[in-house]
Amino acid sequence: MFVLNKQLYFYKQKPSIMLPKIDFTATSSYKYLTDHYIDIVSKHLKGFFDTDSERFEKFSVRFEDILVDYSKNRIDEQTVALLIQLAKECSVKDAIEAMFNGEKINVTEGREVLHTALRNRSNTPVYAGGKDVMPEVNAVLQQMKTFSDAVISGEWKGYTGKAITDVVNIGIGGSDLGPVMVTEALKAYKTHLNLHFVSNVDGTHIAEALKNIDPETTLFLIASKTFTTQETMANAHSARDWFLAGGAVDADVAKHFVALSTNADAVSKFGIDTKNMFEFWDWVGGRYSLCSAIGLSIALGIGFDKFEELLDGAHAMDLHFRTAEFEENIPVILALLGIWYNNFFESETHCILPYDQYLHRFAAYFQQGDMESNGKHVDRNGNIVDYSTGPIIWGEPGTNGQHAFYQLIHQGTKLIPCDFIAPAQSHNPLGEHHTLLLSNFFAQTEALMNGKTKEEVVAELKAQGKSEEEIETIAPFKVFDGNRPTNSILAKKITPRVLGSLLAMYEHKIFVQGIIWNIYSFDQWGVELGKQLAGKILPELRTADEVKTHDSSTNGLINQYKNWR
Ligand SMILES: O=P(O)(O)OC[C@H]1O[C@@](O)(CO)[C@@H](O)[C@@H]1O
Repeated sequence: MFVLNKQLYFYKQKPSIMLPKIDFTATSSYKYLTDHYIDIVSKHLKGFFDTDSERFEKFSVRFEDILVDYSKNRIDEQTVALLIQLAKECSVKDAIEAMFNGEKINVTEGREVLHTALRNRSNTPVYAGGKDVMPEVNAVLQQMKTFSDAVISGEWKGYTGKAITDVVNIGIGGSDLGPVMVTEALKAYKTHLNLHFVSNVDGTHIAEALKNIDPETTLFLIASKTFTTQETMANAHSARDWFLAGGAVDADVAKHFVALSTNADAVSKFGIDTKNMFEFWDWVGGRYSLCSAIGLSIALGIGFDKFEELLDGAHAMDLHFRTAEFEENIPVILALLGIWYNNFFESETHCILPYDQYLHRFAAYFQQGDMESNGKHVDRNGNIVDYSTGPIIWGEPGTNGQHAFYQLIHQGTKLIPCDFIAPAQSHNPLGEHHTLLLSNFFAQTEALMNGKTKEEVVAELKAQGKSEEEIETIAPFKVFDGNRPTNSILAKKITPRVLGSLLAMYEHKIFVQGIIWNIYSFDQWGVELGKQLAGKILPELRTADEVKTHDSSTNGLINQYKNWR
């Protein structure tokens, strides 16, 4: 270890063949950060600003039409330097290259992780298994363009010769959340097509979707990477039954059902002609798949040109992530700040608060993206970790959250790092609504930082004419300790390009955190047990017999259900 220009430097550790397997808690940086935390935790955010008029400039980064202000974090320049050294000691740079270069870093599934290839607008070769994947990526994009153009223009006809008016995407998890989030976020760019999304196996979901649409003018997208997911297959069969019950015959299915999947055999077995299949590949994780064929509903919903702008924005962020020095690297900085709170301040959650009603599904999307990636407790050596990993992701649009849970964020006992996101320009510049919205956006992070001292509270109450006794009684409840960290992400406008960059920004933040936590971020074994047990219980529910095969609770619940149904 040596110091150069006040920067701590470490000799680069040789990475493993695929990914470094470094225990970040054993690094020098971690030890320095542990000591540094003692210093920082006793300081108030207000003090950082009072003593440094350049703080905003020092701790903000601009990327195209996006400004990321991370100055309202409980950090100083040494914090950032040590966090960046931590990233370097954990060979984050090697890990980034391993991902972009198609190494099989999804080790437990033996797969590459190449969602970046889906939006590789530079079209430079990307190798998976020794083969350049770009030709097939581009072929599917062309197929998506041709098809979406035909459906939007009315050239594609249903079985009675009518143009398509409604599109129903049937999928769940990564085959639903991304398309929903994007088509909602970019509703200002919508085509004439009415989009519907069905995901839950609860019959209500598909029943409600089918209520107001016409089988003659409806197109179903069966979106499933595996094409085996129980919910999606049940909904797909119900959709096909509904379609055929409306007077269509099997031969008409081809005009109204297409598949978005990696599994051609299962698609064919379902009865969809594989020429109506939009392929993607095993090296695309479900929760990272909206830039793949899974994004067909997006292309139909906003037009293929706008879908391409989304890809362009994601690619621009990919290039930034791959090339920017960590000091200026937005995903790396956001990842390191998250680790600072998660592993040193012991925060448990992370809040995403978009001040944009169109982004109302943005937090939900990253609940899967983050929690299914980093909700792991076994490290890449197969050992149970002794430190905290992925945070609980939650959030709702502002200003609604202010009237629901901000009480806890402001005055609760938990430290909740928050990302505030807002566009400078609204797609609906109605009166002064956007000005009102943005006044709240700016005020909330300022309030969370500054709080309100007892002196300020007392002065206010006195000015209201409260008695000494009243002031003594109520003042403690009106004090805000502040010092609650936030990031402010201000975009010029939520365009397809900006949204593409934002989604890639969070994807790469999640990646960096997984590398530092030394976990595998691209498998999801934790979703298997529930599915297995549901598979065992399902046949038990199909009989009237009393069930005795489980614990008393599960038996009791099942038998009461049988009694009541
Ligand atoms: O796209 P598919 O194969 O139907 O999987 C749907 C979702 O199910 C999972 O829970 C995996 O089983 C998510 O990872 C995935 O996005």
